[in-house]
This record gives sequence, structure tokens and C-alpha cells, in this order.
Amino acid sequence: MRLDYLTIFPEFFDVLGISLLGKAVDNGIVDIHAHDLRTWTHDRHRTVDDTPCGGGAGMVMKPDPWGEAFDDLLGADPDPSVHVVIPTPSGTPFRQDDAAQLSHADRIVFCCGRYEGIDHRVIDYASEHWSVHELSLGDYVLNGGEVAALAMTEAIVRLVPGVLGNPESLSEESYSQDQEGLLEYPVYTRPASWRGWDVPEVLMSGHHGHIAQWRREQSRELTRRRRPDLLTDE
Ligand SMILES: Oc1ccccc1-c1ccno1
Repeated sequence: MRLDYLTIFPEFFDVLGISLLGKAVDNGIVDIHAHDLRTWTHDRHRTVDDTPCGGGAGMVMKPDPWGEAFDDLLGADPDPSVHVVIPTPSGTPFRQDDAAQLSHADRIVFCCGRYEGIDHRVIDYASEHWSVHELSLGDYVLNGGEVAALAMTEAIVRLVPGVLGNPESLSEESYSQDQEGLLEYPVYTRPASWRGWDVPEVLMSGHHGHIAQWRREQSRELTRRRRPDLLTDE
């Protein structure tokens, strides 16, 4: 899997060389390239923004640098196997299913906008050539798409075979299929008693059936309390 990041702050993505994703890069499972969008500017000030047509506050990112970056990185031929991800507050919510779908991609290009956003013709052009995903990390506003791109990258890449040491851990996580899309149950480790708080007895019983039942009940109760929207049968 090759990941490209178009951004005016490429150093944001230096962190991807650390930990699990760093190992995935070292193992050649993932190939990461961060690009400074100003590479594709030609004026003395390396300008990437301009005032919004129709007025309004703030600045809008000019289309030219994006178009020239697409030309260099992707060429002009349409290829639906290339996924262009545009983090934006106006996007569809980024979910585990999106991470799972994108984990099968061979190529993902993250377009990290700043200011008031990217000239919409960039999205229109990209949509004619590649598979475009306008995705929101959540219902809040960030200063730019870089932090969202990092979070989405981790959610996607950790699902790629060979990246996680123990793929079994994926099956018991919140939102995973094996968890029936429910929130993950509370977890405990040693010591059995800590500052007056004890590990639930059932987890110390060694009775796998009872433990599995307790965990299912905990997941459903937690989901009912915190995310009733995830419960499909209520
Ligand atoms: O708030 C943003 C600004 C720029 C790019 C993305 C975002 C965002 C907010 C939530 N998800 O993405």
C-alpha cells in the first residue's frame, strides 16, 4: 500500500515513521510519501490560497497547485483503484467500515486542506479521475486536514495484514464485526486487587463460557448507555 499526503505541513507526517506504522514501513508493507503542496507553486511567495469568490471571511486554497500535484503524482488517466481521501468537516462520518474498505486499497492520496477549504473544482476534477472520499473525523472543527489524515491512516493501516503483531486482537475491538458492532467490554489485568478495586470474579474463574457471556453483557450494556445508535435490535 502506497500512501501520499498533500499538505502545506509535510512534517506533520514524520510521526508515521514511529511505532507500528514505522515497522510496517520498514517491512515494506506500507510506503509513505508526504509532499509540500507549495512544491507546485511558481510565485515568489509560494502562494496556495486566495480570497473566496462571492466574498466571506478567510481564504480558499487555489486549484492550480492541487491540479499540478495530481498530474505529477497520479497522471491524467482515470484510475478508480486510486483512492483520494479529503478530510473535511462537511464529509460523511469516517467509520470503521471505511477503514476496513480502504485497508484493501493499493494507493491512497490524502488531500489535507487548510484555511476555509479547497476550491471545489479540485474535488470535481479528482472525482472524474479517481475514487474520492470526502470524510469527516467527527462533529468538530480542526485547523486543517492533517490531524484527521493521521487518525484515518492509523485506523486504515492497522487493518492491513502483517501490520499488527497479533491480528486476533482486531476481532475483539469496538466496532469490529466479531463484536457485533458493539463497544468493547471493560478489560483488566493483574493485580487481582488494586487500591480497593477487584477484578470481576468471573474473569478469575477460568470458566470461558461464563467469561464470554459476561463480556457480551458488558458490551451491550456499555453500548446501550453510551451509543444506543449502534444497537440495531432495540
Ligand atoms: O475541521 C477540518 C478542517 C480541515 C480539514 C478537515 C477538518 C475536519 C473536521 C472533522 N473532520 O475533518
